[in-house]
Amino acid sequence: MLTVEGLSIRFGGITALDGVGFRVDEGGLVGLIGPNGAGKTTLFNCLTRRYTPDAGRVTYRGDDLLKAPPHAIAARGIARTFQNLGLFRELSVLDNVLIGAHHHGRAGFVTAGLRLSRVRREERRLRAAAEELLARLDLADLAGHPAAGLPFGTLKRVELARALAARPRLLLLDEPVNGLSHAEVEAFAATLREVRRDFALTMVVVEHHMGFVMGVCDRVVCLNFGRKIAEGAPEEVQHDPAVVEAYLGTAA
Ligand SMILES: Nc1ncnc2c1ncn2[C@@H]1O[C@H](COP(=O)(O)OP(=O)(O)OP(=O)(O)O)[C@@H](O)[C@H]1O
Repeated sequence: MLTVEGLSIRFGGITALDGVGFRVDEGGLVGLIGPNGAGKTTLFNCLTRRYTPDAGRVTYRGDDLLKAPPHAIAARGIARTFQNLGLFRELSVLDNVLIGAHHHGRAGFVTAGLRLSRVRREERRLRAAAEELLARLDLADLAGHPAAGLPFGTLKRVELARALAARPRLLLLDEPVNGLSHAEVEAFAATLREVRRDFALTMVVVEHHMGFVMGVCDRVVCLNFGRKIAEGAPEEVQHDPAVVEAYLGTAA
């Protein structure tokens, strides 16, 4: 279970998060919604230790995450995707996915430097796992293609594959369907349901696309100006007057 309690962070005069708390049960899928600037990405950045909050507590499976150094987050079974894609454009699709898997490599620098047979075996194991993941996400034909030049919808799937290569238990997705066509959103939702089931994932998904949020999430948390303004079942939150007002206020 992921538990977030009283999370607060300020940047100069801006309060990006103000006492935010919620829980994600093991195997649960929580949608994090809210207008632009509500604090959603900042929350992810606190969970993955990119930012250190001014106050609050984050525990995952009983572990105090705020005490973990940023580089130890992946080893705790947590992976994320990025709104603007965390891919290396010049590298192939397969190499991007292998980078996502690298923390699983057990060989240290010295043995890696000596190219011992164990290292080569491990490389083969990681490569086979990455290729299997690409096949699952319909990306096998593109394994050798550089990320640069691929359509945006495909890159979003590569980004998902890169995060899954770390074999996370907790997956944080930042706007995974932003910029996708209607058909691509449907396909991504179907893929996400499958990988959620097959990899027994717990997930938090930041997304503005309401149809997607309603279709894949069990629960929804809505932030506005760094505060939690609603939490509950998707339809409940969608029709919550405070949520409607927060979104209308943005559109006006
Ligand atoms: N490193 C930073 N330095 C200064 N201000 C920041 C920093 N990171 C976030 N902020 C501010 O914190 C607030 C919350 O931003 P955040 O990106 O978390 O919102 P968001 O809900 O993810 O928005 P969007 O939907 O547009 O991605 C914004 O006012 C933003 O400008």
